[in-house]
Amino acid sequence: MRHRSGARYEPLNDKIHRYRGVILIVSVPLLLVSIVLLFMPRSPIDAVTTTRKTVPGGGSVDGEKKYAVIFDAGSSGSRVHVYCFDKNLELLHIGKEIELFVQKKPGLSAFAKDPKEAANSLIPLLEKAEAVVPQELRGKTPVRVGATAGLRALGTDTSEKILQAVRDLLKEKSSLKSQSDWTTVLDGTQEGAFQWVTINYLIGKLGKTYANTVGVVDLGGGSVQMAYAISEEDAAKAPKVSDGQDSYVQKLFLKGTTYYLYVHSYLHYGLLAARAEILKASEGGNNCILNGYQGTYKYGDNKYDASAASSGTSYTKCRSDAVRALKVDEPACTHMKCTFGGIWNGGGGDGQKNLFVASFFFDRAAEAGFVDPKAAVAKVKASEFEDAAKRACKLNIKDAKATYPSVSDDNIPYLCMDLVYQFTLLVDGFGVDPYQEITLVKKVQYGDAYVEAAWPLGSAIEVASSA
Ligand SMILES: O=c1[nH]cnc2c1ncn2[C@@H]1O[C@H](COP(=O)(O)OP(=O)(O)O)[C@@H](O)[C@H]1O
Ligand SMILES: [Ca+2]
Repeated sequence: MRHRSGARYEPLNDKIHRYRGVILIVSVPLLLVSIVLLFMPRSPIDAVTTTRKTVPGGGSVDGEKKYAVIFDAGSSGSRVHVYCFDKNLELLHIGKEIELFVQKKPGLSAFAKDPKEAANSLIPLLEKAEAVVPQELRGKTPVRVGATAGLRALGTDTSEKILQAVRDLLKEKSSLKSQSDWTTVLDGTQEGAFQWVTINYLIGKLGKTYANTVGVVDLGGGSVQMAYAISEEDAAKAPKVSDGQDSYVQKLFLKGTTYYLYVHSYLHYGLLAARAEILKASEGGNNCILNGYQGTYKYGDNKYDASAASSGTSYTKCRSDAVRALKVDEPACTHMKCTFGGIWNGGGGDGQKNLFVASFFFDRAAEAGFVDPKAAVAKVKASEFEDAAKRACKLNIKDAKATYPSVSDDNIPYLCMDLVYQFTLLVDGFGVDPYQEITLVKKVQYGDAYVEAAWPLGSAIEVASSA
């Protein structure tokens, strides 16, 4: 009894002292659990890009994995991207890489006369994509095909036949989950918006205010897109577009934040399409083609004389042809600020202060030698395109080949033209200050790996977050 009552009335500090071992064993894990709970993301959507839960070798700590297979049927080539997301929409490793990326040339539009052959050109990409998706997940893994400027320029009848052949191929030959409305021609605004999502997701800007996001320019072969977030007030002031045209502003809801995204895609102003526009705009021989070259430029179904003018290559004359091709002074722009061709410029603002410029801008800068071809990103000024153009425009075709060994024979006659166009597009077209720093981007570092800076990731994020 005494013993019991003694035990009952034992002072608290004595009890603590006697059970200190047990208390320590119980409280340490409790403390650790509370710390983990405190720092856990509150909702899946808030967690996008804020936590990294990948483990070496690609496993997900919390199990749930979603794959997405996205084909980019570009005008100059077809590419496949495979991504794997965890339940917070974080990218996970696929083997050593964080993305499977395979490309091949030419693009679907090169097979305009044979839709089946066009579709079959995707088989090697499809096989590689399927191989990295675990067998048990293939039936649940969506495959989307987005065609861009090449099919847009072919017109509805021809492009629809090619798309149908691709849909049939996916249904018959693939174990991935396909749906007919997942194989489409993307409209330019979707393409631009996806590119904006890709870049801002990878650099961790989604969920921040619009003023903290970055603007994107994507210079493809057939079209060029500009996209950046604007304020709600500016969005309300967007000019109305005529019937059948894409509206200037899209409302997006990403990671708990509403964005008003200004997007415009300029068909025929991708780098390869613009060559045709410049050749058409030049009168009496072309001053952009390098001296010593006589040839024909083929784009789509058309051919253009592409011989150096007898007056010779000239940076100054080439530039005025490029300005003319861009239709910078379109008369329709008295009531609003325009880029070129009568298109509203979106009003500028903080969402455009930082520009991430992709695709051919990076490639030509690397070939012209002012950007490291192995780098993922490079900070440059538009004026560097002008300086590089001035150097290239002075060379004849033979000297240019020796000076720029990484430029292919097909592209060398157009090196002066391409660089002049890129400078003109940025400065006269988009109104970029020649001395403002811009970021040329090929890939973006994400954790310990690199991801292609291309629109398919934006499409994958959409499909993975809705499925
Ligand atoms: O995923 C990508 N990774 C790297 N470069 C790409 C990717 N997608 C497009 N590009 C670049 O864009 C250029 C041409 O664009 P594309 O063929 O997509 O034309 P389009 O966008 O006008 O249809 C390619 O030469 C390549 O440099
Ligand atoms: Ca493209």
